[in-house]
Order: sequence, then C-alpha cells, then structure tokens
Amino acid sequence: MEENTNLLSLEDKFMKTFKYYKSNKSKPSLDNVIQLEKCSTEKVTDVTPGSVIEDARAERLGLKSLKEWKVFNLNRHPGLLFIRNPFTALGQRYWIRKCLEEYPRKPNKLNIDIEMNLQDWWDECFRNGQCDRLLQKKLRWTTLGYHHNWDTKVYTEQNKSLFPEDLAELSDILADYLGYSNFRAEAAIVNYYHMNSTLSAHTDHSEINLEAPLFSFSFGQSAIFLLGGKDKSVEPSAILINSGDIVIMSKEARLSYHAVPKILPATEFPWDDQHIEEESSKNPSFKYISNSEDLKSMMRKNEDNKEWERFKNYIKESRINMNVRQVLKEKQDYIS
Ligand SMILES: O=C(O)CCC(=O)C(=O)O
Ligand SMILES: [Fe+2]
Repeated sequence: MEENTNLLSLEDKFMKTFKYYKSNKSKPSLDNVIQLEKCSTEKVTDVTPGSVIEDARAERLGLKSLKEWKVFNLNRHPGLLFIRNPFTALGQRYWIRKCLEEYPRKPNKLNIDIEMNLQDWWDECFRNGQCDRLLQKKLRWTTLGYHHNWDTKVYTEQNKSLFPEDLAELSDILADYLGYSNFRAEAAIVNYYHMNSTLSAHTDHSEINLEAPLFSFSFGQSAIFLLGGKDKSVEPSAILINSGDIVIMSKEARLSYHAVPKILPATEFPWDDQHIEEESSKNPSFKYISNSEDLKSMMRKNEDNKEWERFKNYIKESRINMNVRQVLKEKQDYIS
C-alpha cells in the first residue's frame, strides 16, 4: 500500500494531462479547462489592484484604460496571474503586425536561421507577390534582446541585440501596474504556433534573475495552457488562453512546469473589422492621439483593410505568444 502511494506520486502526471489534451483521436473535453470568464470563485480570486493610476503610454500601445483591467489569481497556483484581454482592437492588430513584420527581421534570431539566413522573413514570404505559406509556417520562434540559447541555456553579452522599445514599454506598463516597478524587459521569445503545434513541458530557468516575473502575451487563435508545479508529478491545471490575454508567472509559479498541448480555433475575434469599427465609433479621436509618428501611421495603416489582409490571413490559422523576461539582477548591468 505504502509502495503504491509512492509510485503514484512519482508518476509523470504532467505528461498524462499533456497527452490527453494533445490527442487528436478523441476531441478532448474542455470540462476541466479553466475559462476565466466562466470561472467560479473556488478556482480563481479577483486580485485587481484597488487604486489604479492611469498610464499615459497605455493608449498609444494599444491598451484599454488600466481602470478597466481585471487581474485573477489561480487559487491552486499562487503567483500565477491572468489579465483577460486588456488590448483594444487596434492594439491587437498592432502587436500581431509587429510580431510578423518587424520582430523577425535581422539582427533578431529565428529558428530558421540554420536552414536559411533571411534578412526579412515576412518580406520574403511575399517576394513573388504571392504568399509562400510553406515559408510562413516554418517560423516557430524569434528571439529579442538577450537571445535565448536553446542548447547551452546560457545568456551572454555576445549574443544580444537591441530590445524593441515598444515591447519594453508595454512590459513596463504591466510591471508598474502589478507593483514590479524595477522590472526591465531584457529578453523575449516570440512563439509562432499553427493549428497542429504544441510546446512541451518545460521550466524557464535560464535567467539570472528568477525573482522577476515573466510576462506572456497571446494573440490570434486560442490555446490550452498547462501549469503544474516544481516537478512533473504535480497534476497541471488547464487554462484556456484567448487573444489578448496576459499570463504572469511570478513568485512560486515563476519556476513551475508549463506547456501548450493544444491550439484551438478562436471563438472570438477581437482583431476583426467589427471590433475596429465599434472602437472607432466610440472614440473617433483615438487614432490621432499618439505622439509617435511611427505608431500613429501604423495604427492608421492597420485600419486599411488591404494592408491588414496579409496579417489577417496569417492569424486566422495561427497563434502568436510574446514571452518577456528580465535576465539580470536588479543592480546588475551586464553578464560577466
Ligand atoms: O505560448 C505560450 O503560452 C507559452 C510559451 C512559453 O512557455 C515560453 O516561451 O517559454
Ligand atoms: Fe515557458
């Protein structure tokens, strides 16, 4: 009896759950998948900060008023926080477009670099005026700032490029809002998933600073996200992530095992024309508020359906996740 209990606790419960949701044979039931908007209070606690100061940068970066945000903590996983889509419709388009058109440009690193060294992957996908779907589907990740080294798992000063200013600012707003005012966005992995993609169980422990939270922004199609514990014997919780949702892995949850066993077709499309129209009818001046010429013109361009068409076609069968980390300790300036 004693032996049995031990055996059971050593079982890889994470893998069992992963396989269940990944399975294509029988469509997995979503009964045990936590859906934030439908969730009961035994499973989640509303931990939205009581008093919130607006951030002047939020609107320009495609975020709704901070006063509208709602933060939830999963009771089983202290430190695992969720913010249900705080992005505007234009904001959704802005980040989808950044992840496709700009972030995969050199000097950023891409999974396809070993096979082909492209200066500008997105541009290359449309080189002949037609869309090269095969090339589009090849991109699985791009790294920004300190480049994650998938073999050594070590960040170095030699393997680093400029961290995108807008993504740093977005992370900064979120960090300030959550009370992590010393947070610095120094590395990011942008993950690109197609309908049959998965991400297997792992922990993110390469960063020197493991006290700083990890911010994860998702756009496009939905996903089942699994989060377990410090080892794989802990049965993971399954959570549905939709476009615009932010997951924060902090405190005890920062080093927990997690995975994406399944991409699911989205049931809501907060980037579509209808949402854009609704938004601009509510606030017609929105698009002209930006201080930055670049952002302003991009926001305007995103309203132009011809410009948006290519991104729209990509995102209708894909999910994009921007995973932002601080690498260095609070008072550390570089890796020696
Ligand atoms: O796609 C996700 O939601 C998670 C990605 C992730 O865990 C990572 O990039 O380390
Ligand atoms: Fe991860």
